[in-house]
Amino acid sequence: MESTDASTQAHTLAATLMSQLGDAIALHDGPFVLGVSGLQGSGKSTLAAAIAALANERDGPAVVLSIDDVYLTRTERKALSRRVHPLLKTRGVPGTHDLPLLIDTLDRLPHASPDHPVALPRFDKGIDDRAPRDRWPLVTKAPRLIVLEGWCLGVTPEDEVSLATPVNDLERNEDVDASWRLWVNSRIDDYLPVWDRIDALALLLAPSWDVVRAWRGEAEEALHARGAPQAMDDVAMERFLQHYERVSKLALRVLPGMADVVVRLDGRRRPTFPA
Ligand SMILES: Nc1ncnc2c1ncn2[C@@H]1O[C@H](COP(=O)(O)OP(=O)(O)OP(=O)(O)O)[C@@H](O)[C@H]1O
Repeated sequence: MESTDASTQAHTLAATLMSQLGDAIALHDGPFVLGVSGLQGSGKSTLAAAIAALANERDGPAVVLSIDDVYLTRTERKALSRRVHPLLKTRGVPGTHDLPLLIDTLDRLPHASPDHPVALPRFDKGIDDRAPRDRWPLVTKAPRLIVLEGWCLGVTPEDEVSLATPVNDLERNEDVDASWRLWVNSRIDDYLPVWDRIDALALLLAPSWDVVRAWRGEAEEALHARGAPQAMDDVAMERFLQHYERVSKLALRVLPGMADVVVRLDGRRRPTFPA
């Protein structure tokens, strides 16, 4: 899909969401935190930008934060991979985010001012590391709306019994004793205080994990086409995705019953909501 179509589509969806949530945002004491959850490539950042643009026009300042922006640094993940499990070198799964940094940012945003600007953390996927601090944008005015987006936003731990059966070759061959998935699953508890900060959760619900894999393949082709340093070949991409598969499938199962607004997407990311 052309990006203009994507942004038009996202704008329509943003307008629908904002008309549903406008009163709650206006009446809320302090910044309203709108969570946008959706698996890889489901359109979270496009939607978050459209919501923020609309809110900026109508309701006052809005900022977008992504859980992708608070991944642990490469050095921290390397240390974690030595201490806990080699698979933790790869960013993404619960346990590989700097949650204190995210919480501290959320705590400080309501007090942002020209004298006390708040820097929004940024991660650079090109170097697979946190961007240098001088590239973090500064917020100088307390926002009315914080859009927090992320691929696993709202997810809760799964029953440990189901961890025994591997979901893919990565788990079968590189997590033979299930210790990586047990650790990741138990780390989800650390995210619950962040989920508690979300005032309303909108879910971009992908039709299936297979469709998410296909979306990721399209994204990779686009990265190759523009010569991006992080572009992966098919084998590397498949392996990368297998790190996320279990928690992604968990999200597909549990989040529709938990989100305040569920936007069901078809394979071309067209919302079947609104009708
Ligand atoms: N509503 C939409 N309709 C059609 N295409 C869309 C829509 N929203 C986004 N897209 C397209 O889908 C692709 C992924 O969008 P986006 O980067 O917003 O997803 P994401 O969930 O933030 O991805 P990631 O998890 O990789 O950060 C982009 O090519 C974008 O142009």
